[in-house]
Amino acid sequence: MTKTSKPGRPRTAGRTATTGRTDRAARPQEAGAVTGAGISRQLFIQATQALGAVLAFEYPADAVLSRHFRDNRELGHRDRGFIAEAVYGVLRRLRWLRRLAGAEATPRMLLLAWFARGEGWPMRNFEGLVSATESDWLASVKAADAGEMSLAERVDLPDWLAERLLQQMDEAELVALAHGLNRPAPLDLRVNLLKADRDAVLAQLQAGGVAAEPGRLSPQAIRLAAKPALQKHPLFLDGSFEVQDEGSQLLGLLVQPRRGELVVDFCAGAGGKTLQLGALMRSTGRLYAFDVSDKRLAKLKPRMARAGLSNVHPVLIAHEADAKVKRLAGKADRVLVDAPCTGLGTLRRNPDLKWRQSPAAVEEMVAKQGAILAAAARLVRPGGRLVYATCSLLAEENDAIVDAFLAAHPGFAQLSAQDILDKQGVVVATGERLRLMPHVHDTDGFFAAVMERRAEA
Ligand SMILES: C[S@@+](CC[C@H](N)C(=O)[O-])C[C@H]1O[C@@H](n2cnc3c(N)ncnc32)[C@H](O)[C@@H]1O
Repeated sequence: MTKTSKPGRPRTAGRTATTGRTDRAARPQEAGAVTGAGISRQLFIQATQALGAVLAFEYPADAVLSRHFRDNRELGHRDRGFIAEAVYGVLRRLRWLRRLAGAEATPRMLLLAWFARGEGWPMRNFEGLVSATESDWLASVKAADAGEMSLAERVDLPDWLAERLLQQMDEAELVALAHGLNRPAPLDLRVNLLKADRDAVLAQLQAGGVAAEPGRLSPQAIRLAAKPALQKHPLFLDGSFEVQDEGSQLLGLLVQPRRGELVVDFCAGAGGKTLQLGALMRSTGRLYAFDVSDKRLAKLKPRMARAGLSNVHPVLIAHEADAKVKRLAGKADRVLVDAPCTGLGTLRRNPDLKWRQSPAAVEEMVAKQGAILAAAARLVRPGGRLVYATCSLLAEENDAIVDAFLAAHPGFAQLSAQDILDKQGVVVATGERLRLMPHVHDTDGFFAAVMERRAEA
């Protein structure tokens, strides 16, 4: 089981709006003498240390980086961006880099190999960074052929994961998927329709020099061309937008809550989807945000306030069978189960997950997902809607959970995700169940199934 406790969310180039990408033309000069690449030795050492800590795979990479930045406050915004990008780059291509740099390569060797081959730095960029011996070694890495690689090595996935995905898709699709997963994610915003409309937010962002365009799938989405720091942007502070992957926004549209309804976001976390549901309800009715993590729910509270939502009720539960849950049996118009999962659909943002997850962790997740879905289903009133969603790519966590649920609960029938989205003007070919993939939709990987409790059930 992977550890998920975090020292805090990082502000890394890999994840959030709050770190601007390193601007190559203006590389950091903030930590000592500058070398051929415009990188100081000291900064390179920092990146090596951060990578070494991340490669222990004891905690999520974002949490480790966050801690590293807290412990090294002298690092400027660009330095942090540089370190985060380098670490995420290595994590994405770890198997390939180990092929090139050797199975026993140290974090420093992996970083050097990443810059030489992944980023394509010419040798002059390493001047001042490496010794003469390292320089010879690097020249050999630059010329090296990775040799015969297995499919899993070529797509930079662990063997077990490549094998499972190959049971769901052919080799060509796996290669395309892995390619999509190995690219950094864009930064998407969701406009809070309670406060603003998309065109107005877009115009204001553009006027402020932020390159942005309307999202292609969600009518509430804006996609940014880069990753500017937005934490202090007036439109963020006044709740006009939140950061939310465009694919994730489609899940809220599948729930499709209406004014005045009683809605339950069963696994609300820090409220990414709660905020969207609350706005769709126009801040009316009652929206319960359940979660077992008080830390995550605590993060939801300031976000609710910023978004201007007064209909959200965060509720800490001990587990899915908590008495606080049971009180709502048969009462909810809509229930969303955004289930805890392996998160393998988010490898663009969390590339360490592929190395930290395991078959045993999947098994544990599957048991939890089935139990949560069954418990959440009890809250749905006759005629009400239940949405099961994950950001996993694995059939065990997706179709298998829903198939087993439907088989055991004849009182529920599946609704077509395609029809629900079509009726809201969302143009995406998805089928009965929503399946979003990075290489097809340029979103994180998401799965969702929509079910309705029969009126007589
Ligand atoms: C995928 S995350 C939710 C993300 C969130 N919906 C969002 O959009 O930001 C899954 C959440 O399920 C919570 N969780 C885990 N076990 C749970 C349980 N038994 N009942 C309710 N929530 C649970 C986790 O704490 C985690 O916050």
